[in-house]
Amino acid sequence: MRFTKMHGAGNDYVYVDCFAQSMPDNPPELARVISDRHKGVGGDGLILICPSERADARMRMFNADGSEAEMCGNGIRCVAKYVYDHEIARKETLEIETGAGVLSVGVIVENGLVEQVRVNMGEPILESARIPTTLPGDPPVKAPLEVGGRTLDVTCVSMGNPHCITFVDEVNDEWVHGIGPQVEVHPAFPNRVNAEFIQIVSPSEMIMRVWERGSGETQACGTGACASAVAGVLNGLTERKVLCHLPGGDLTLEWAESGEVYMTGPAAEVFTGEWPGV
Ligand SMILES: N[C@@H](CCC[C@H](N)C(=O)O)C(=O)O
Repeated sequence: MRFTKMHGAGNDYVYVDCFAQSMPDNPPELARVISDRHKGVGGDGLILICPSERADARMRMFNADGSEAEMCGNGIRCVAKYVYDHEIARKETLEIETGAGVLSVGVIVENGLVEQVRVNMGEPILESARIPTTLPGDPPVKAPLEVGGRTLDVTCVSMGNPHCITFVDEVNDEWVHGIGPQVEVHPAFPNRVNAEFIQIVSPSEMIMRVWERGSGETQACGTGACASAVAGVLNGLTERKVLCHLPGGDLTLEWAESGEVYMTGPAAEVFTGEWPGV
């Protein structure tokens, strides 16, 4: 099986072109073994680029533990780059089918190759109402979440996949590695959740680290950055357009007055290879 290693702001996946070859038999198992950074190719998971009846391509995304997620923001930018650069569809606005619907993706091309990608991520779904809350508001912006003997004030936003956002004074390992794994499996989230920790720098800038459902800490999470930008606005902390600094790079997010969230960021191809296991 041929594969391509790609990343978006350091969030790295193994991509398989299912236009050129058949689908792997068991994607969850393949995701587990191929993502292993010591015994596999290494990555945050596996992404299949498949034909679609409704769009230019369909993305299927599997975390490093084999679980399938509805959406991947950094992944969809890389899928768009692959589809354009490899001439599956040479269009500057691509339609990509995901578990969160068909999304419209604009590519920014330099010297014939996609460098940056702007994605219409659709409208966020505000989920805090699912957690018992004592705070007023409809829907509630913040909800208390008991984790490891302390109460976090969290804002929950879905971008097709679920995110639980906590604003902190300083983003550090204690939050990401100490609290993140406990938030991921908290009983309030029967399908588990991605846990974002956000430090506000200014109304137009924030720092984010994430503990991802099914993959642990990653260098960036596109859907998480979008959800956090929405949470920043809802909590009166940020403007509708914000620059998000992540360990692997920067993403620009804009929650437009129309209600849709736009994400702009890089996409890069790193190397290609042949996986003998399939
Ligand atoms: N890193 C991704 C999100 C990947 C899926 C996530 N771990 C989940 O299970 O929902 C992104 O860039 O959005």
